[in-house]
Amino acid sequence: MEQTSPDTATGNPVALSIDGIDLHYGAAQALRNISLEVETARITCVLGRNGVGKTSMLRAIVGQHPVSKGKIILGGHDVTKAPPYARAGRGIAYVPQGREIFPQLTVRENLEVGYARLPRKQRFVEEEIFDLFPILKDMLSRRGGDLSGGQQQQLAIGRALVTRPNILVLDEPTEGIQPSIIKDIGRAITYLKEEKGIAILLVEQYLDFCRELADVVHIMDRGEIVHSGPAEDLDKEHVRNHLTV
Ligand SMILES: Nc1ncnc2c1ncn2[C@@H]1O[C@H](COP(=O)(O)OP(=O)(O)OP(=O)(O)O)[C@@H](O)[C@H]1O
Repeated sequence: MEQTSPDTATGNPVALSIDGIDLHYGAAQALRNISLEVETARITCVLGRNGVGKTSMLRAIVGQHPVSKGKIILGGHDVTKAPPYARAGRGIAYVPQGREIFPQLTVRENLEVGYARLPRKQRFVEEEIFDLFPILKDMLSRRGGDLSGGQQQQLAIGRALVTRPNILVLDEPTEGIQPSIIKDIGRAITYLKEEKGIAILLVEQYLDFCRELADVVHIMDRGEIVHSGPAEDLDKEHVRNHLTV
């Protein structure tokens, strides 16, 4: 069903909105009435401790787990019941936690996995991806499993970008990664927002990374959003208290 995507206070169109979603694993409820909007050319960050439901929310957004209530709207289309490939077809790309690189495939082959939904003419890796992550070009013939964690993270982001997304969803891209590569990833995310106008949804536990990059932050606790506001809110003690155990 076609829906209008209202412009927001910033004037940027809404690329993705989730409205009142619940998600269950059997009888256990993992998400409770989650609503948020992700705008074009903005970075929206969801922060929260281990196990509060961040990955479950992303799995609901990309179609890997059904919701029990609420709506998911992508680019004005209701995709709540659509399968993952149909959502990818509407321009969403997912960089999962743990990266999910194919260890036996080469870097080139891992990137080519992103070709699946592209028309034949677009089946090439844009040079811009190698400009963002030059290491990928140097290692094209190496096996994915031989890369370091940080290199694999760059490969996972590169593979998502091969699909030419307009919404990029990243699940804890800094997890277990050395500081110099975290900086490269932060620069790449900012470039994608500023130069490509991509809507970014970033899930993190790493507060400083989020504060540096985000325009908007949401904090999750026990399956619910307990705070939403501008990134500057993270300087306020009562907001940060949501993140301490
Ligand atoms: N496949 C599953 N089956 C049953 N329960 C699950 C499943 N996946 C997650 N859960 C539970 O749902 C809750 C939310 O987990 P989720 O992975 O979404 O949290 P998270 O905030 O992403 O945590 P982390 O930072 O550790 O990835 C947790 O209590 C978790 O144990």
